[in-house]
Amino acid sequence: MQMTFRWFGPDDDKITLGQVRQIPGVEGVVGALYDVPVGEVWPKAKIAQLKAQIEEAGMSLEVIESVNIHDDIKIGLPSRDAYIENYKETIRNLSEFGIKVICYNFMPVFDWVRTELARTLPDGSTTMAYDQSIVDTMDPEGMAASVEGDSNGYVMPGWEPERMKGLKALFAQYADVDEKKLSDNLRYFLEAIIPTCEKYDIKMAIHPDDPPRPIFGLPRIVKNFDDLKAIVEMVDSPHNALTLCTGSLGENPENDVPALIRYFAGRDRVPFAHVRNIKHLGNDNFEEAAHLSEMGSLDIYEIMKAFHDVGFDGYIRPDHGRMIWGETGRPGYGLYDRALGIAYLNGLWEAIDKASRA
Ligand SMILES: O=C(O)[C@@H](O)[C@@H](O)[C@H](O)[C@H](O)CO
Ligand SMILES: [Fe+2]
Repeated sequence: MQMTFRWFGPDDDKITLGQVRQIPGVEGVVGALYDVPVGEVWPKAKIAQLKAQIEEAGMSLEVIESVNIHDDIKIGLPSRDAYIENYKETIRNLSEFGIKVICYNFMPVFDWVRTELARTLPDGSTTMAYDQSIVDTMDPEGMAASVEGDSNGYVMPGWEPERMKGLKALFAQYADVDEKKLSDNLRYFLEAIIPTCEKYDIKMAIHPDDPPRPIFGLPRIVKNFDDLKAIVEMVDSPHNALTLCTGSLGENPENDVPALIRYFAGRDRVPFAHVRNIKHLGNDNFEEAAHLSEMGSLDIYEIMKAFHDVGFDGYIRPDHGRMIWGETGRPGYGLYDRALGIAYLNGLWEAIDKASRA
C-alpha cells in the first residue's frame, strides 16, 4: 500500500506540505484544483503547479480527489455530452502529469452530510456526527446554512455557498431522477469515459455515498455490496473502480466492511482506500471516532488484514480525523488526528505483514 494524505492546497489548507512530509510513511499527497468550476477542463498549467509544489516538498501527486461530476451528467440532461467531453480532456491532461487515480462521487446535489461538525467527545476532542432525526426534520436549505455556519470559514467540498444558492432549482431538476435513472446516467458516463481512462491509464474510483442511504428524497446508488457490484459490472474494466471508504460504508451496520474489501480489492477494483472508524449510536445515528478499533464500531485490524490478505497495493489515506490538542481548522481535516491515524494504520500493516511472513 502507499500511504497518502489529503491536502487542500496552499490557499485553502492551513496545514503545510512541510508538516505532511514529517508524518512517518507518507509518500503521496491527494490533491485537487479547487478553483476550477465543476464541469470545466482542468488546465495543464494549474495541474503542473500543484504537482511541482508537492514534489518540491518531497512527495508525489498520483491521486486526485475529486474531479467532481457536473449535476447535468447525474440528471442526464442533453448538455451532459459537452461536460463528458470536458471530463475526458481533464483525464488526458491529468495523465500527462502522472496521475493514476481519480476519486469521484455520484451523489446528487450534496457531497457527504453531517448534522454536527464539532460534537464534543468525553475526552474533550471534537468530531463530526450525524443524527437522522435532525435530517428528517430539516430542509436542504437549513442543512446548507448549518454546514456553512459550522465550518470555521472553510468551504466544505460539495457545499460551495454559490451552488447552495441554487438549491431549490437543483432539487426541481432531480424531481424525476430515481435510483434507476441515476444508475443509467452513471452507466452512460462510465461507458463514455472508461475507454479514455484505459488509453491514458487512469483509474476512476467512485466514492460511496455518505451516509449510505437516501436523504431529502434524493436517490443514492453507492450504498452497499449490491450497488458496488452493479457499478463495477457496468463497464467491466479495472479502470472502472472503487474508492473503498470504510467510514461511509461502515455507517450502515449491515455492511460487512472487511468482506467488501475482500471481494472488491480481491478482484483488483480498489485502487484507493479511505480508512476511518465510526461509532454507531442506534437509529441510524453515528459519530466519527478515532481510528483505534476500540474507539468505534469498526474493527480496523480486520479491515487492514483484509487489505493485506488480498495483496492490496493501492493508495490509502486516513479519512476524517477529530480535532484534538486544541487544533482548529477545516472540520474533519486537521493534522494531528489524521497523523495519529496514519501511525496506527502503518503499525497494523507492519505487524500483519511481518506475521504473514513468519
Ligand atoms: O468525506 C469526505 O471528506 C470525502 O471522503 C468525500 O468528500 C470525498 O472526497 C468525495 O465524496 C469524493 O468525491
Ligand atoms: Fe471517504
